[in-house]
Amino acid sequence: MSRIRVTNLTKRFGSSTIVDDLELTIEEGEFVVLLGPSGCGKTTTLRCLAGLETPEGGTISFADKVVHDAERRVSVPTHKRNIGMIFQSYALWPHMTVRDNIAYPLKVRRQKDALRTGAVEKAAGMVDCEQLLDRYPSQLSGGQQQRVAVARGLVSEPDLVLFDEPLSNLDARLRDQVRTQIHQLHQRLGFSAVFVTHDQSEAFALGDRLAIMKSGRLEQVDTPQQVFDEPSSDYVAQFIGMANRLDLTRHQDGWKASNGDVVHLGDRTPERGSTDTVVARLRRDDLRLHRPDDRVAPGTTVLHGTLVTTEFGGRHHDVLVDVDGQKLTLQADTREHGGWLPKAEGGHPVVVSFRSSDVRVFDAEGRAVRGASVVTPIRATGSATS
Ligand SMILES: Nc1ncnc2c1ncn2[C@@H]1O[C@H](COP(=O)(O)OP(=O)(O)OP(=O)(O)O)[C@@H](O)[C@H]1O
Repeated sequence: MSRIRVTNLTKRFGSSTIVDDLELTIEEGEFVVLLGPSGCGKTTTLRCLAGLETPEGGTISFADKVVHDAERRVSVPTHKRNIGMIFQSYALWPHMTVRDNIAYPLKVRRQKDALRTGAVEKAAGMVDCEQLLDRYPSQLSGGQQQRVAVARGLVSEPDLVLFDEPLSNLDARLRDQVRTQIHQLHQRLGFSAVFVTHDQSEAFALGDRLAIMKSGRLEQVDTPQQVFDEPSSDYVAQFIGMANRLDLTRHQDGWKASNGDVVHLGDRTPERGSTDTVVARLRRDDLRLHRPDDRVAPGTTVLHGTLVTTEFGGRHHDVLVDVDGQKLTLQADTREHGGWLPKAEGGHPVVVSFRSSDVRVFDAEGRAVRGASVVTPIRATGSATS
């Protein structure tokens, strides 16, 4: 295992720059999740690390060994990089048994000792597949195939394990199972990893650090808790589930939504003279629903709107509220609202409240605002604790 360092990585396809001057360090044993929407360049970045793409610019080094340097025309081929790869499509060899699939990386690297001393059986055991060793991939379920692929990715104790959306083809239950298994294996074995996904819950669950990608660049690199608490931009906030957006304007008597309701921004209130319009973001579970005559705790913001739709979800109702054209989504507790909410029709007047401590505020350029400061801690290198 070793520290992986990526500097100024640039990859173009034709005239399009897909990975744009990217900087990232993966500490020894660190699990970094590359998170971003479809097409932002996650897989291309992973393929550059693997040596499956040739970047036009930048360097990649594994510990002291430079495996790619565009300027010096150094490019170590994939099979000499000591990486493990686990793909969305499993990519098992269909004509080989599970045993031969798992053994494949050891054979390619001529690791005869590992083959002799039971590394294949040990890797299969780590993912509960010992009893499947003589089967072919077509005789396995999707979850079993992916577990075999994980065993194959780890068997040679690689410097870096690359995961390209490995859970996407699995149904919800299996996805959770395999995710937990990957998490436990990482805790036990301590391999360095880059895991590509567009699923924020996977990213939060697995990552030591998250690297959030936008158009080939890293927008924020931080621990899951820090990304959750302090998204550095409106783009990140939206991507990690702050689905509710309110456009606010500065007035003499405070920041107001377009319907004239005053919104309390607490210690995120922008300084005088800094900006006159901001975007406030909130999660669904930051918002509470009330009827117009309900009492609301002092100090909370109240927004007057109308009901658009409600959908029964068991313990809660999914509710969509219109506040002067801006749609807010929230979950209303069935035990609190089950009496009146299912009978209320679209257009019914309602009130939504939230605490100022839950609001995140972004300026016109989308940068996080926290009182006097604009927060732009894009920490692309170094460990979470450094
Ligand atoms: N070999 C290629 N030739 C030309 N364009 C490519 C090639 N590979 C990828 N691209 C383009 O690069 C962009 C980024 O693709 P990439 O697969 O890296 O995105 P991604 O973030 O992993 O997306 P997804 O989550 O959908 O897999 C896309 O617009 C894609 O069409």
